[in-house]
Amino acid sequence: MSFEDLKIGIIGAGNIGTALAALLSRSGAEVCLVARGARLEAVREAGVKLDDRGDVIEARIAACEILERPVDALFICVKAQGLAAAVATNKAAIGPETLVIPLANGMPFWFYAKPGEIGHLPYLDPRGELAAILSPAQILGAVMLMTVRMDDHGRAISSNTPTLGLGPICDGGNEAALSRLIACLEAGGVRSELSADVREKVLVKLIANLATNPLTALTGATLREVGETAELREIATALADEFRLWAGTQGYALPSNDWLVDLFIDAGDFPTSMLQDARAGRPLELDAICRAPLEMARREGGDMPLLARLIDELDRATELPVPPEAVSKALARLQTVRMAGA
Ligand SMILES: NC(=O)C1=CN([C@@H]2O[C@H](COP(=O)(O)OP(=O)(O)OC[C@H]3O[C@@H](n4cnc5c(N)ncnc54)[C@H](OP(=O)(O)O)[C@@H]3O)[C@@H](O)[C@H]2O)C=CC1
Ligand SMILES: CC(C)(CO)C(=O)C(=O)O
Repeated sequence: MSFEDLKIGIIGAGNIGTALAALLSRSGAEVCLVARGARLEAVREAGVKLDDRGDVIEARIAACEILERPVDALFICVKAQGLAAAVATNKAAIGPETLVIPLANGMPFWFYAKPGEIGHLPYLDPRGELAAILSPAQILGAVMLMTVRMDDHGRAISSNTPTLGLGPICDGGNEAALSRLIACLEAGGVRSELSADVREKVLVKLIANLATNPLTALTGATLREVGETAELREIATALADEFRLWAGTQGYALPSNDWLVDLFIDAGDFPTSMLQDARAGRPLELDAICRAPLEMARREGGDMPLLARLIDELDRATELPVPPEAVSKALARLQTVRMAGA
């Protein structure tokens, strides 16, 4: 199958956007990567590079600051808090037929979308920009399972098979366009599957993010350390328990803590994306990964006291990750809340 006539926009030339651009360049589709500042110059000069466990892809692709014309598929590879601005700035790329695929971690703004109505969730799309520009029928829910970081030369380094679960968030989408996009992703080497219930996939990813990302940003631990250190593992699995309880009230049975702990250990010494942000002094995805789920649970009469305490620890920290002596004090406070809820 040829994909030469397929126009794909990718917003965000960080870890995931760079990796996806490199992979999709192999499909033959016309790919344009939206980048900014020095990163835009670097992509224009040297293209994109991905090292996928020794399989190196180097590709020259188009890059721009803003997309000016409609594309067939638009992947949004920015942090959750940058989603609305990225869509608003590039709205010329979004026609009625454009498939829009936000790849950000966290509770998606469309979680309760119905045909014709995206709905509102706490902390997500607070100014209604996404709801104003996008129609639910064109949004594809997506979960990217990939651990990618970038070296000092702008080369994305991936340590597992790129796997994407995606599916419509409500009825009424263009099934033929979706099938073709999946074929194009596969041609690029992204293992892609159509999800019958993409919300479930999102929640499975979110339980892993919520249990580890904020804890690692606070303590500086890697995923392996969370899985192997009793004190961190107890807190991570108790955070997962709180979230699993809420997910159960929504009709979703999320995987067990044994499954999660194996996942953390298998990931090795990977710094979660939130730990990478903490180390770099960048804003954290706390609204999408932590505050929105907490507030959703509270609005329904539930609570997540351990998660609330962890958010508080992060809010009060003057530097992240906190220094080692502060880690033990913070963990002791978290253990107290954990034990009170056990
Ligand atoms: N890294 C990973 O392994 C995984 C990440 N994820 C999720 O994927 C999403 C992206 O993560 P990741 O790639 O790691 O994040 P990065 O921070 O590495 O990349 C985000 C990029 O988006 C750019 N950006 C933000 N807003 C705009 C805009 N309006 N126009 C153009 N560029 C923009 C940023 O540019 P600038 O630097 O100029 O701000 C940055 O280069 C996050 O939600 C993350 O949680 C999911 C699975 C795994
Ligand atoms: C690797 C994983 C699943 C850790 O929660 C992730 O998605 C991230 O780092 O943001």
